[in-house]
Amino acid sequence: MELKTHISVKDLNVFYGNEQALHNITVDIPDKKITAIIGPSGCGKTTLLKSFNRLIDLTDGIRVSGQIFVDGENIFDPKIEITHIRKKMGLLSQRPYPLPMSIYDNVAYGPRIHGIKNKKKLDEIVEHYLKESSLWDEVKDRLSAPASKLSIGQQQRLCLARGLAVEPAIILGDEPTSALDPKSSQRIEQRFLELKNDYTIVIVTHILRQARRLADYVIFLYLGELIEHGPAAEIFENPKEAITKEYIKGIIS
Ligand SMILES: Nc1ncnc2c1ncn2[C@@H]1O[C@H](COP(=O)(O)OP(=O)(O)OP(=O)(O)O)[C@@H](O)[C@H]1O
Repeated sequence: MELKTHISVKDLNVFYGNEQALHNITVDIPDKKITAIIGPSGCGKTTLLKSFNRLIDLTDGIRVSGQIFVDGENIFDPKIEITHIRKKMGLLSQRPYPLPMSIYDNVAYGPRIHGIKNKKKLDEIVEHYLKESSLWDEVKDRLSAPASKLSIGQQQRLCLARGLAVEPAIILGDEPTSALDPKSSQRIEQRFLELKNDYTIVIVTHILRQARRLADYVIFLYLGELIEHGPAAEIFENPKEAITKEYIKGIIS
């Protein structure tokens, strides 16, 4: 598989106080593919994901060394503005967090911040991204209703629409289907498979079947170390390391 790199991680170490959560991680994340970060609970998956948009900066006592290049720019370079990095990435959390406003305003929020005020233009944007997130048909007749009235699965698709409306190049998903029922999970997975033509997608998942269904590329972490990474078929069908084999067979979890 010919892969172009979008995010390049070099010698990344992350400490929470005296505890080291990530040890010397070096890995390239391919452009316009789905990469799944897998591994047992507490192995550092979320820490790695939240390093990409520097969301880990918000944690007290955090210490980071190493480099992460996004589009060739080191995101830890003090000259780089954090908003410049975050604008490139939409984040879907485990639970959807719609803003306490209408369905319409949730999607229009980002574009308005970026200066779009024209009502017709905003209407088009809202419709476009609600369609992109497979939510339009369910909400088109109640766009002014509060987002909190939607089901959890619909709220997660609304959060996807809100994230896409600021036109990121990268979608980060931290176990994005873990709070959803099977049908809603399937819808999000289906959208990811369609969106990967236009976006680089990185998801953290502890569901191996989900990683098998979605991932083109897999990163396997264990106790904060990068054990193995590569095309999904190689990692799942022919892992090199014994510990990867055991994890994939479900011997360790
Ligand atoms: N805010 C924090 N303060 C202190 N330690 C933390 C913090 N967040 C995570 N850790 C620790 O860092 C390590 C990695 O945590 P992380 O959440 O990245 O793992 P994970 O693989 O995503 O886990 P899970 O699958 O359970 O969500 C764990 O030992 C965890 O206890």
